[in-house]
Order: sequence, then structure tokens, then C-alpha cells
Amino acid sequence: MERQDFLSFIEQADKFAVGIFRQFKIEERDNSVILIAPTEAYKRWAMEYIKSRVFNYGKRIEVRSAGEREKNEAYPSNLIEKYSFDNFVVGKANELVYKVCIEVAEYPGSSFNPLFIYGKVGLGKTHLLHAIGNRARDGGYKVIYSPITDFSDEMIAYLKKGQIEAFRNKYSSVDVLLLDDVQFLSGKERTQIELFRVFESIYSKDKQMVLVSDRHPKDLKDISDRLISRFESGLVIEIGLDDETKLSIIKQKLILYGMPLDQKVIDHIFENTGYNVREIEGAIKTLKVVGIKETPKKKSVKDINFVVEFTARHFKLKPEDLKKEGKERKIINARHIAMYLCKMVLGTSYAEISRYFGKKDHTSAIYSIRKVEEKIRQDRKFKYMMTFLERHLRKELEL
Ligand SMILES: Nc1ncnc2c1ncn2[C@@H]1O[C@H](COP(=O)(O)OP(=O)(O)OP(=O)(O)O)[C@@H](O)[C@H]1O
Repeated sequence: MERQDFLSFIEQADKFAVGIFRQFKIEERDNSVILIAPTEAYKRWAMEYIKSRVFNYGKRIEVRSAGEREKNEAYPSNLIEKYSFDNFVVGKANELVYKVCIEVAEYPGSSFNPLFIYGKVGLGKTHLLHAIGNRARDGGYKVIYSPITDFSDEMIAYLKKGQIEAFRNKYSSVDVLLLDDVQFLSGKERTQIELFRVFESIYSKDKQMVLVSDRHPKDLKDISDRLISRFESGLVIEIGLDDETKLSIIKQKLILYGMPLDQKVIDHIFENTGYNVREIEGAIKTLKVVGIKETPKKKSVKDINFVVEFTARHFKLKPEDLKKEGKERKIINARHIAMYLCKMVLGTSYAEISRYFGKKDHTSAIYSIRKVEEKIRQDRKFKYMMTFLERHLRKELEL
């Protein structure tokens, strides 16, 4: 019965092809259909066929060859399926990296190896890693995606069980290894040693490695030179975001969230977000709930004052301290946190925040808020504290 679904779809579209597809084993799943080809040649044919047609089956189509099937299922994938090449908006600042990623996903190990992508937060690095993983997996390759902290935790767990060889084998036997947030390797000596081994092994077998970081390999701290030089030995490429791409992303996301492409809305989002797609998504979601009439309303200075008082109270400081230019770490941190809370809780624009804190340039608020975002990602305790602060602030503001 299930087999019928995909085949009847093909039958309507292409009478010739259905005869060939009948020779495949077809597994229908909720969101995807897996075609298991009898031989490699059939697999290649099916992949070409699917790629060259405008396919609107409504499910992701995955092609594997019979031999690969078991191998792949032995590797439960933690890839996020919604991150694909198709829904990645391309513009000047990310076009090259996008093309390189497609190349790597389709010909792993034989083009840019290792591929090292770096760039600021929320620019789509993780999205591209998963897109590579999904495409390579569809091509029948064994893929592992792992944020470096998970890689490290897993390594320690294996080490404790006395099974470090099993860990090495697991990571060395993939076709594509995707490592996220490589900057967190910093200071993790044993993890670096193990990663180096994995690297050498993968590389010698012409398997693919893709690494993602928030900075260039040269700017990574406390990472061994030999590892850095490996990171630099393939292609190092930056991902960015320019105004034109930002605009296309806003439009695409508005459509995605079922919102009208209203110029006022577009301008509002454009002006109230930095160069960070995650932030753009956040702004659109807020807009969807609150509506354009309320969101753009300028938060009164009274509210910003309230956030500053609230933050000062938490850190046992005076609100005036936060507004002054100070050198003391504790005060600087509290000021950054107050700025972050203004942005997240009140939705105040960068320009307004900067102005309130006595800065002319709106990039100063962007910089400070980014610092807080980075710390949230790096430090679990800090993240809990920020969640706590945000929740309490919202309560006090009755938001
Ligand atoms: N060019 C793009 N087109 C469509 N969506 C995008 C694009 N870039 C980023 N996004 C979306 O923005 C969000 C954040 O992207 P992602 O997590 O990949 O960023 P990142 O660069 O890995 O950030 P971080 O360094 O914080 O991990 C995701 O939901 C992603 O789908």
C-alpha cells in the first residue's frame, strides 16, 4: 500500500521512470521516503533523476544503495532536517561559502578538505553544516554532526569506560564529520589530542571534515599549533551578511512565518535587528504575536530606566554606575547585561540603547549585546542566570 504512494506519484509524472523505480525498495516515512537502489548504478541514476526534475512529492527523498542501508542506520543521525540548502537565502556575502558547501556535500573528501567556515553569531554556520550533512546523507554517506562540546563530553565518557578505541573508531569511520563551535576546543587538551588522531585518520582515507567556528583558525586560543595548521590546510572561508542579503532573508522569513510582505514591516525589522539571522527570526516571531502596531512603539525611557534599575539591583550596584563609562569589570558586565535585557525584553532598538548609554554609534550596543550572547553560549551558569533575570524582569514589567 505504502509502496504505491511514491510509485503512483512517479507513474503520473513519468511513465518511463516508474518501471525503473519499481526495482527499488521503497520505504515511506512521515516526512521522507527512502529509495533503496538495487545497485550503485541505480542509485546514481535515481539521484540524477531527482536532482534534474522539479520534484514536488512533499516529502524529502533519500536515495541509498542496498549495501549502504544497514551501515547508515547503524549511525543514528542527529542532523536537523529543516536545515537544508533549499531554504538557505543566498546573497553576496554568503554565496561563495554556500557553493563550496554544496560541492563538499556532493563530493565529500574530494574537493575542499578540510573545509573551515568561520563567522559571527547567527549567520547560518550551523544551518550550512546540517545542510551538508543532510545532502551527504541522502547521497548515502555516513555522517556525524557534533558540536565540539558534545565531542569532548563523549570522549571523556568513553575514556572513563576504558573504551577510547571505540570512540576513535566511531569518529574515524565516517565519510563526513561535521564539527560545530570549534572555538570551544580552547584549553581542552585531551580532546585536542583525540581530535588530531581522528583528523589524521579521516584525512588519510580521503574522508571529509567540515569545521565551524566563530573566528579564523589564527585567532583561536589555546589550541595546539599542529591542530591549527591542519584546520588551515584546506579551505578557510568566512561567512558574512550584507544589507541586500539581510533584506532577502527578512522577506523569505516573513513568507515562511505566514506574514504579509508589508514594506513598513520589512523596514521595521531591518532597522531593529543587527547582522544576525537568529535575531531577525526572533523579531519576526515577536511581530507575529504582538503585531506591527505595538512592536515598533518606542519603549519609553521610563522602561529602560526600569531595566537599568532592575539590573543594578541584581548586581548590588547603583543605576548611575551603569550609565557611566567605567573600567571596573563588574560594572561593564552589568551594563552589557542591562543593554541585552533592553533588547530582549523591551525590544528597544540598538540606536536607542546606544543613545541611552551615552554612545553615539548604534554599533556600540550591538557589540555589547553580542558579548552577552557569546557568554550565554559558552557558560551554562551564566545562561541560567540570564534566563532567571529575563523571567523576573518580564514579571516585574508585567509583560
Ligand atoms: N542565509 C540564511 N538563510 C536562511 N536562514 C538562515 C540563514 N542564515 C541563518 N539562518 C537561520 O538563522 C538561524 C541561526 O543560524 P545558525 O544557527 O546556523 O547560525 P550560526 O552562524 O551557527 O550561529 P552560532 O554561531 O550562534 O551558532 C537559524 O534558524 C538559521 O536557519
